Amino acid sequence: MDDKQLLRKRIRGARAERVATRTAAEARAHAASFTEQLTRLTQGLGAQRVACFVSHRGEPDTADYITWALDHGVEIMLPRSLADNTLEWALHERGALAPGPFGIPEPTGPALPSGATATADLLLIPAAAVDEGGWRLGWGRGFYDRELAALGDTQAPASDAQRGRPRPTVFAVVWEAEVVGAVPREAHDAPVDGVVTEERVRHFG
Ligand SMILES: Nc1nc2c(c(=O)[nH]1)N(C=O)[C@@H](CNc1ccc(C(=O)N[C@@H](CCC(=O)O)C(=O)O)cc1)CN2
Ligand SMILES: Nc1ncnc2c1ncn2[C@@H]1O[C@H](COP(=O)(O)OP(=O)(O)OP(=O)(O)O)[C@@H](O)[C@H]1O
Repeated sequence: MDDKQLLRKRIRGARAERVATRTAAEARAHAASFTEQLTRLTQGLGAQRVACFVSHRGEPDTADYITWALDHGVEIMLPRSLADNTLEWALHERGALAPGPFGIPEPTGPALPSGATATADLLLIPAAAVDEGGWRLGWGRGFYDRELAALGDTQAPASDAQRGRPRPTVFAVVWEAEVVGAVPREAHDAPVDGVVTEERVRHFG
């Protein structure tokens, strides 16, 4: 196993342990903490359109945040995993979710045109770990590294959809224990602008 696989394994184990040992009240408190931090970030940025994810298996719980967003007129885009390890996106409508290829709930609505995340104000993305420099370790298929590479940078719009818009702000959502000193890094890894945990929102320089 390489360094990335070892760190993923450790984090997968810690998440499973948390799910197995916490009480229902603790799970509700964890969910409420993530909702509070995610809501604070969204309001702070004034984000009107957010690309998010539907949590599964020990991930930070985004369900109440997604409900809050719809209740407050914030559009939510959700991903569907494609066989070539890229994501397509659909606007979320309340209740319109069905399990995808990995058992993760996915939106059932029509796919948005490619490059859709460039039209979001904020991307909230899953991760296994994030380090103090903003480098992110994902779950090993490169879905989000490809997504962030397609977003490009502020200098050159990566797509027609992005032209004339600022690059969306990108935050990873992880447990506080998953913010580490340094994650193993490769050339294709894309950094994030910040990280949201159950305790706080950090913006990286
Ligand atoms: N809630 C949620 N939705 C998400 C993601 C996520 O991390 N969380 N994704 C984030 O990418 C995408 C799905 N990505 C996945 C990435 C890896 C594996 C997986 O089975 N990984 C293996 C190890 C790697 C491999 O098999 O090549 C494993 O964990 O055992 C599954 C889904 C899109 N939607
Ligand atoms: N921009 C990219 N274009 C093409 N292939 C890529 C790109 N980014 C990553 N990959 C490939 O995806 C695979 C997984 O990469 P890596 O282990 O860094 O994923 P990860 O960061 O854990 O996952 P994710 O990006 O989904 O969070 C590798 O084979 C890598 O070469």
